[in-house]
Amino acid sequence: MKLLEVNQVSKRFGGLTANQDVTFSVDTGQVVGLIGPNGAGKTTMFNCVAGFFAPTAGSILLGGRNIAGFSPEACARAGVARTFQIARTFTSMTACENVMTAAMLLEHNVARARAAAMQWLAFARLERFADKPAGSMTISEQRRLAVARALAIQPRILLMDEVMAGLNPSEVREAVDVVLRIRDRGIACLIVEHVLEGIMPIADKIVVLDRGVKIAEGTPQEVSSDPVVITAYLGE
Ligand SMILES: Nc1ncnc2c1ncn2[C@@H]1O[C@H](COP(=O)(O)OP(=O)(O)OP(=O)(O)O)[C@@H](O)[C@H]1O
Repeated sequence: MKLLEVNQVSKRFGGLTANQDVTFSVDTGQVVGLIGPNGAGKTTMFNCVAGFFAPTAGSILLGGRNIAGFSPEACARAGVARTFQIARTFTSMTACENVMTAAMLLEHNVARARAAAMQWLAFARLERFADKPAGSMTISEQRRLAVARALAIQPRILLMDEVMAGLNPSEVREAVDVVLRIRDRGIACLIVEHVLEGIMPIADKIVVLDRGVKIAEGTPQEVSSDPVVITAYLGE
């Protein structure tokens, strides 16, 4: 069943077209990778889906309801959660408090919000940091903390922006493991990723953007052997 439908979405900044007539969909519980060279328009598309930008044209349906132009808060309440390229954790707050900031969107009782936050910390294998400041955690751990915080709003889809960038191979494996367990819970994942060896083995589908336009869509095998995609990556 289609959960997210991006239809003919364009986003212009003055004379610059960051996204042009982009169409793709994400099914319930699917892992979809959004890839493309630098400046392809991946983050702009994320920002449109998560309510940080209103698209210049097109519609974005979540469960059949058009959320294009919604505020980030309204998108979050509709079921869209996101993480950022740089994990924006609150470094002086504890890991548990970080997740509670999101849990309290749904649960106003502090004790119950704390209990929910602890469950998401455990899910991200970060319980040991519950009472430690987020600033004391490694980059990899802070990225997982940002994922735990995003999950605490109980989204239908999680948008992850480069969760694997700069990680060592064992940290990439941990990040992949978290994505697979999110999918096992029936939550869809739309992932912008430069680390192709991280995303290719786990994605059900890959959407490729180049210079704002969708140039390919298909299984990881299909897109990685597509001459148009190879040319875009090699810059020929
Ligand atoms: N707020 C903005 N105002 C003006 N131009 C912008 C804005 N955000 C992005 N752009 C431009 O839109 C284009 C697409 O940028 P975007 O960040 O979406 O690409 P990307 O595929 O995420 O790139 P990268 O892989 O380098 O993060 C770029 O030319 C960028 O300079």
